[in-house]
Order: sequence, then structure tokens, then C-alpha cells
Amino acid sequence: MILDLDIGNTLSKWRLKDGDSSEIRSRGAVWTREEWRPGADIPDLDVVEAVRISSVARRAVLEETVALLRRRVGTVHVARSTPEALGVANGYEEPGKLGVDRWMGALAGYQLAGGCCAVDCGSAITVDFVLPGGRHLGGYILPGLRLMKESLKLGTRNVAIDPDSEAEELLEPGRRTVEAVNHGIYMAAVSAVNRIYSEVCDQQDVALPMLLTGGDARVVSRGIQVPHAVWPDMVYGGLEACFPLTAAERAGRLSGAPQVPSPVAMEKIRAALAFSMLL
Ligand SMILES: Nc1ncnc2c1ncn2[C@@H]1O[C@H](COP(=O)(O)OP(=O)(O)O)[C@@H](O)[C@H]1O
Ligand SMILES: CC(C)(COP(=O)(O)O)[C@@H](O)C(=O)NCCC(=O)O
Ligand SMILES: [K+]
Repeated sequence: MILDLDIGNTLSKWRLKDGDSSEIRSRGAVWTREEWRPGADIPDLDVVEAVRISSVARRAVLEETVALLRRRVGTVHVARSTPEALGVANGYEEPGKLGVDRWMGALAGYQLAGGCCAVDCGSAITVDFVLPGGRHLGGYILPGLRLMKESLKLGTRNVAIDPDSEAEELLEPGRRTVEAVNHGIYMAAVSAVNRIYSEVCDQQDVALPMLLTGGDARVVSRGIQVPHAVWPDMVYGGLEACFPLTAAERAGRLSGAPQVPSPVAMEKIRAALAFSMLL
């Protein structure tokens, strides 16, 4: 079995993948701040032959995790942000400073779709762009839905946005504090992503397919106007591409990859941008 780990600022996600069939056998998540303890939702290490890790948590968390795993598992791969990988040139002035989850998402997106806009809706919402030739432009970081809500300190943080909510409802004026806050942060997130996408496609003169991942991807997806696909395993896809272990991975097939969305025509993106600025 292969253990894939995606350690974010909020949740440490894991999945067990069968090395022979490439099927995903189980998944789980634990709070990143909490120690792994028996009884928690953690994988059975006895069946694991190799581990692949993407981590943006504090260095100590990664170091402890790697030390624990090295005692139990033969192969441990830790992903790093590099100046170049798999045909993508990292756009950061200091490539190593790009969050490795963003780098994994950008690499997976490029492998699947060629040029793309990769959006990760987690603790932070990140929006990264890779052009069709493989040039990563850099991106945008904004607070995620939960962080925005917590920063308001209005005592509404325990009432999360229902991931099944309809965008039309979330975009209406709220008539209670919880509603006003939820609708406000939702509006902030989806307008930012819509605007960023149109601006960058306009600047670069290319309509890119958009891919969404992260804990809030489903609900954010409902407020995104352009064609896009949700790919919950996008960060894992980067791990598969960087450290291929199964036959399917070596053949370039990424688990759970969605159908690549066809972007709308550039003229439509420009018209939407002009409209949003009332030009
Ligand atoms: N069951 C859940 N438990 C925790 N967070 C959830 C859950 N469902 C959705 N979320 C949202 O997902 C975010 C965490 O998403 P995730 O992509 O795992 O973040 P990170 O990678 O930063 O740890 C939370 O901040 C919250 O807004
Ligand atoms: C921007 C992030 C905090 C997002 O992390 P997440 O929301 O997935 O937990 C992470 O990618 C990170 O720590 N990046 C380093 C800074 C940068 O990418 O510029
Ligand atoms: K994120």
C-alpha cells in the first residue's frame, strides 16, 4: 500500500492507495494541530510500503511525521517546491518559498490540462496560473472561508457554511448575523476568484481551464461563473506525478482526475470583466 499525506494548516489528509491496482482503499483526516494517537482516524502503517508527503504545516510537524514514518516504512518521499518540475517553471522569485501544496496542484493541473488556473480552497484560498508552455506565473493568496469568519470575532464561527448550500441563496443579503457573515465571506471568496481568473486570462490573452480543490471547493464551485472542475485529489495528483510508483502513475494517469473543462472564449471573459467594472 502507498500512503499519501497532504498536511495543510487545518487538516492532515491521508489516503491509502493499492500499489498493484492503483485503487484508493481508504481515506481519512486528522486536525494538523493534534498529535496522532491510537483510536484517531489514522492509517494502519503495517500495510504501508511507501509514503509520499506534501506539507505546509510548521517544520516541526513535518519533521516529527517523517521521523515517525521512517521508523516504520521503507520509502518516504517528501515533496519540495523546486525551480522546475515536469515541464513547469516555478514563477516565484525564490521557488522554494512557494507553498508545496500549491506547487503540487500546479503540477497536477498542468499534467492533466496543460495551462491551467489551479484554485485551492482550504485554510487559505490560493489561485495559481500555469500558461500552456509550462510557465507558472505565481498567484494569489487570500484567507479561506473559515479564517475570514474567525477574523470577524462575531461569535459565528461554529456555524459553518453548509457545503450543499445553493450559491443563489448565499449571494442574498443576510438577515441574521450568521447569515450576513456567511454570505459576506462567500461573496468575498467567489468574487475574488472570478475576478482574478478574468484579469489574468485577459492579461495573458489565454482562456485557461480552471481546477478547484480543498475542503471548501464544492461550495466555492457553485459561485464560480466560468467552466471549471472540482478535483479533490489534486494535491495528491502532484505527488503521483512527482513520485510515480504504480503502473498507472508511470503511464501518467492521475487518480480521480476530472474531465478537463473547456474554457469559454476569450471575448466572453473580456465582456464579463468589462461588465464587472461597468465599462
Ligand atoms: N468536515 C470538515 N472539517 C473541517 N473543515 C472543513 C470540513 N468541511 C469543510 N471544511 C472547510 O475546509 C477547510 C479545510 O480545508 P483543507 O483543504 O483541508 O485545508 P488545509 O489544506 O488548509 O488544511 C476548513 O477551513 C473549512 O472551511
Ligand atoms: C498559502 C498556504 C498557507 C496555503 O495553505 P493551506 O490553506 O492549504 O493550508 C501555503 O501554501 C503556504 O504556506 N505557502 C507558503 C507561502 C507561499 O506560497 O507564498
Ligand atoms: K489552500
